[in-house]
Amino acid sequence: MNFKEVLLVVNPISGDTDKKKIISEVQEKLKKEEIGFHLYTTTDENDREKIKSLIDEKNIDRVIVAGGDGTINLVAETVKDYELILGVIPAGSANGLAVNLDLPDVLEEQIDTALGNSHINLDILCLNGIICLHMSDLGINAELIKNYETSSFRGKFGYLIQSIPTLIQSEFPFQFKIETEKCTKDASAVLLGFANANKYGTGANVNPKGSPDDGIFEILVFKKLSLGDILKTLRNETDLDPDFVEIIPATKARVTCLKPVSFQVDGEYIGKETEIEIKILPEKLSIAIP
Ligand SMILES: Nc1ncnc2c1ncn2[C@@H]1O[C@H](COP(=O)(O)OP(=O)(O)OP(=O)(O)O)[C@@H](O)[C@H]1O
Repeated sequence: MNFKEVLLVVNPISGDTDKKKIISEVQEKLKKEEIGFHLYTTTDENDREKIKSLIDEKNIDRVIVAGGDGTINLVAETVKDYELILGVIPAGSANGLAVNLDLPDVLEEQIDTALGNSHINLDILCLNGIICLHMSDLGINAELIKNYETSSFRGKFGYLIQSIPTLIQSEFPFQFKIETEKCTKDASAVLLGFANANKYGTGANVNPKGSPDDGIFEILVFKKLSLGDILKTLRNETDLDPDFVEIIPATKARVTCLKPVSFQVDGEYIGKETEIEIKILPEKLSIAIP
């Protein structure tokens, strides 16, 4: 292993995974290799600043994050400014980034991958100054995430419980104006996605031709809720009906909404927005992959 000091960042509340097991297995592995081990447990208060201080003070040269997409995003925001590889141990409810990077399911293999040298230089999306590693959107999915975050049920079951009230309360379709470097258009959509990757954490392949390291992102205009088409995305079908989803590639864009619309980034609810400025930071983050 070509690093000396490892920082493991753990979110104690994400998903329903046993974090003690993750911590002890990483620690044991590093002890055998005589590599320094440092642990940071997120508190939801100034985590970003505390992680940065630890990286500087302890000369950290590999960071591993065990948490869901929100925690990975938080750590990535700091790590992107350093020349180091970020290892990911998926420990959230949906694990969208891990699904897109094909990270292993078994903890031992996840740890080996996180400590390995094989990596991808991931593009980062920047939306109103907030970074996004895989998926962000305006509309009904962000409303679902908002309802999930305020409920007491965690994990996939928590999302399932919130899906019916979200559908009933939502005022879709929403009206958007989309401006990219190549086109300007008005759109009516249930969901307007900004994709740096192919899939949502559910495995739904909504952006089959996208790639996380090609310097381009895709705007996904979901025009209707169609069970048949949603099933196609879950079956990984690559030809999606343009009447279901229109895909617009871009390197920068501005989206304006007629009324404030719920907005989420990497599974974290941000708030209601009327304007989103999007740009891509090409190959900005090194993430360990199998
Ligand atoms: N110690 C803590 N106590 C309470 N909340 C915390 C703590 N540490 C982090 N958080 C919160 O955890 C959330 C991030 O959770 P994360 O996205 O990693 O997991 P998840 O929601 O279970 O998974 P996923 O995003 O994959 O569905 C953030 O909203 C953050 O504020």
